[in-house]
Amino acid sequence: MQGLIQVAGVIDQDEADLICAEGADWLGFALRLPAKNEDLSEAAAAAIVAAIQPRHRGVLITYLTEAEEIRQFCAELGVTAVQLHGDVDPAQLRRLRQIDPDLYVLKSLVVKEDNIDELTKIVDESAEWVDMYITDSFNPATGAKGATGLVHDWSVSAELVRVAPRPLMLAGGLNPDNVAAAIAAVRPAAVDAHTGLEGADRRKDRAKVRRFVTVARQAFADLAGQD
Ligand SMILES: O=C(O)c1ccccc1NCC(=O)[C@H](O)[C@H](O)COP(=O)(O)O
Repeated sequence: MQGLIQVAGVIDQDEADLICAEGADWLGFALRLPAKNEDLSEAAAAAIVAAIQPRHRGVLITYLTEAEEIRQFCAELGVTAVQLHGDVDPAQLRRLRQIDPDLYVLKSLVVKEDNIDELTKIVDESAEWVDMYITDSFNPATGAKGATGLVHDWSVSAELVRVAPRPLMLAGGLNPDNVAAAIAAVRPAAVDAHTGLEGADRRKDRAKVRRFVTVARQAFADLAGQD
């Protein structure tokens, strides 16, 4: 899992093809969000997931919190990984592992001002049923917890990398210009980007995705060379 690159917010087949062709590993599909502002239909997402080659993986990004509903929706979409962005009770994570042991579970840790203790507690209470954490940014102006385009205090993510018994994906405002510094500062297992890879038309920009993947791969290789 070390050195994994996810690109989130896939909106159609062309974008999925672009992301795979430019060498990212995982593709994130944001569905069943609180604001119901999905970029694509569930049927369209399922069709794209079905066409993803095994070297890549489709990941459901969602605010669902109930284990049965999460399992059911993952099955409908055909995904083998889910990124849970809502406030999921640890009991639901345990239940999800029981009913779908092969589902790869990422749990978000949303970094706010001074909430490292709260995030550490979430890790302590959930790690048994989580495969990877994803730190992401909070936008206090809108209340958004994802796709904010904002970076957070990377020292918080770096501390979570040190204390969490699971690998960590870093997200929040990453782009081709800052991803190398982010990887060096945080030493995550994985990185994720969404809005920082879009052009003015709010679609993924091929040159940005290419440079993000190239720069991130080099930064991960530099990290490995230090160990
Ligand atoms: O991708 C979304 O639309 C989304 C919506 C609501 C919550 C989370 C969401 N995505 C989670 C991600 O993995 C994003 O890529 C992550 O928040 C980073 O986004 P950005 O800061 O725009 O790079």
